[in-house]
Amino acid sequence: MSQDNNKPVSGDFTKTAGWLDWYTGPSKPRFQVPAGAVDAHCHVFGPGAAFPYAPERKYTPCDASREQLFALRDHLGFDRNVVVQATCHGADNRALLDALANSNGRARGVATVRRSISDTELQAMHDAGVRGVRFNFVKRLVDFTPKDELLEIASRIAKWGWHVVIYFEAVDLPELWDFFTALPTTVVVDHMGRPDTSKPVDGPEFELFLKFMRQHPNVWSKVSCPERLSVTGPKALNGEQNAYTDVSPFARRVVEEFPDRVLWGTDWPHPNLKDHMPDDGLLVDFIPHIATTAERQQQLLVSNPLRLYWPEEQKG
Ligand SMILES: O=C(O)c1cc(C(=O)O)oc(=O)c1
Repeated sequence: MSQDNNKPVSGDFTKTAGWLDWYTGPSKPRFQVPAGAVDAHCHVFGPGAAFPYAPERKYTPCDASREQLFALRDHLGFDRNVVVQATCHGADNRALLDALANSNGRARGVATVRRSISDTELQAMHDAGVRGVRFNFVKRLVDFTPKDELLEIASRIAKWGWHVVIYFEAVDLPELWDFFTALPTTVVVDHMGRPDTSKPVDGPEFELFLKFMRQHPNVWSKVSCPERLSVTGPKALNGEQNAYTDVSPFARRVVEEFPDRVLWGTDWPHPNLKDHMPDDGLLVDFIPHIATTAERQQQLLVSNPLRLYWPEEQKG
């Protein structure tokens, strides 16, 4: 990747104090992803000068443009992206839609919408490549949205065949269970529902998450974000090939039990990390530790995301 057009800048905005910029010059992964692999969780931020950050945002990032995202895609060997609306853009999906429009069909999206959105706008988003909406329950990221509003949105988007992406912390799953299980669409959980990886993988908290997936065949999970969930490290930095070993058992467990309902994404540009910024090349080297056979890797990186985001390409 060229370092020149790859420098994080902050545009017209002042970044949140202590903000860590994404890593320039990521290494080439040793793990070669299969042909047609999809990075199924990544974001674009602005650029703020073209696509201003939302007034209601809880953080102000450095810019992370679509060009920079697509350069990373190519560098890591991925074929496509699923761009997920970041909370710093609220329900203003312009940066996301701009990325989809300029991806040559190689990106699809997950948007954030409010109940006031019209069917015409939803149709336009569908035509642009949006295939889901994101509901966020992480309190440091968003203000509360009433559940009846979210349910109304979920039932409206179902007719386009879209799904709902949910982001929550493991401790909040019991309270959110009834709402999640009432959703009428496919439901995709971000980052395995953020398990506390200092707790045992076979303990009650993660068992509840597995039960959620086991009892509800419409629930999928992204086995992403080891850099967020790791307590012990080591970190994906300085050539480390065995990063985030404490997270691997959690992710591997989900991949092994639900191989046809898992997705993987870089989470680039890694908003709100406080401790370190991973080398995305080394993050890709995490994949064979959690999807341990070629068949599992093919499902995780190719066939599952295609089924959800490019279903028209599925044969038969
Ligand atoms: O944990 C986070 O801070 C985080 C934030 C966002 C977002 O702001 O959209 O997205 C993510 O996937 C993760």
